[in-house]
Amino acid sequence: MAEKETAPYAAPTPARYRTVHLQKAKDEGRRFAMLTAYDFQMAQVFDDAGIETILVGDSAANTMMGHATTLPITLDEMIVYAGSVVRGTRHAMVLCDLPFGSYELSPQQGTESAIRLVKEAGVHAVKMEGGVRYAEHVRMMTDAGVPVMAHIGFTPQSENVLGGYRVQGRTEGAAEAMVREATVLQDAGAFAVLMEMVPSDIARQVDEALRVPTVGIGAGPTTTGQVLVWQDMLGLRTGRMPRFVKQYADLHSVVSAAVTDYRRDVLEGTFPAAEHGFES
Ligand SMILES: Nc1nc(=O)c2c([nH]1)NC[C@@H]1CN(c3ccc(C(=O)N[C@@H](CCC(=O)O)C(=O)O)cc3)CN21
Ligand SMILES: CC(C)C(=O)C(=O)O
Ligand SMILES: [Mg+2]
Repeated sequence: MAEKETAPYAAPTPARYRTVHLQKAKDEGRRFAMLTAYDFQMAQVFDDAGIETILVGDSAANTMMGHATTLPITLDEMIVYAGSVVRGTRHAMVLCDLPFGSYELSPQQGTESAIRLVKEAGVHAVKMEGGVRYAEHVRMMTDAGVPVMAHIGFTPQSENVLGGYRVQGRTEGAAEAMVREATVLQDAGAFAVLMEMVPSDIARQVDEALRVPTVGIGAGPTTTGQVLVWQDMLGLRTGRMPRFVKQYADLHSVVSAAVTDYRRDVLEGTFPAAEHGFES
């Protein structure tokens, strides 16, 4: 990466965001932004823009590989994406999803997978879907030296059990149950709790009850952090957007127009021009 003339962040911001800095944001009433990335170059762009945390999401199964769900992606595949992202960052904290099948059987299985992500890809933390049943996993990973972000609410790896892509926590007593669940995960050592598709008032109650920061996607405005899948927010997603997405750019149109121009130039013979060739 090219070195910059000026530091991208004013002192005393850290060289590399860590869990303590996200905790400090919560303690001081500040927010932070998280975006997915799956490759070296987008990670560079997001890191240079000051994004505090980059998530190598198992949404790579959808966005990078064209699968209908996140279920097929493997730990080996996640390690390839995660290593590329780590190499593209200097400041962001990089966390990586534990993919379906890499942790459910036992805390040992999960901790082995988490350690592979740290050792082989260099990630700084992992994210794991699931509630109270996974508290012991969180404890063992954290004790082993891998910070864990818990992921509750809608957990896409369980979509076959949850009955589709649905807002969670709409049943009687759901708020209290979600506060309890988040608290158990926090007390097991989770450095943050992500909530996906949770009613905003419930997410606010969880955030207020927790000491650690929360991250939201479709969980309203009061979580400490927010996360989006980059292809959604930059307009590369095909098909219907979830309600929680705000589209900040239309890259599909930008890229499509450029490659259409390129093809026309090639077919018409106006590219390459003299300046794109070499003298003998
Ligand atoms: N590109 C992409 N973006 C994501 O946000 C994302 C992924 N992939 N893959 C993994 C999970 C799956 N996610 C999703 C995907 C779709 C909906 C969705 O269709 N939501 C609808 C229905 C909500 C409801 O009716 O309750 C919505 O309108 O929000 C939600 C979460 C979030 N994650
Ligand atoms: C949508 C976010 C939270 C995620 O888990 C992913 O990108 O896989
Ligand atoms: Mg995920």
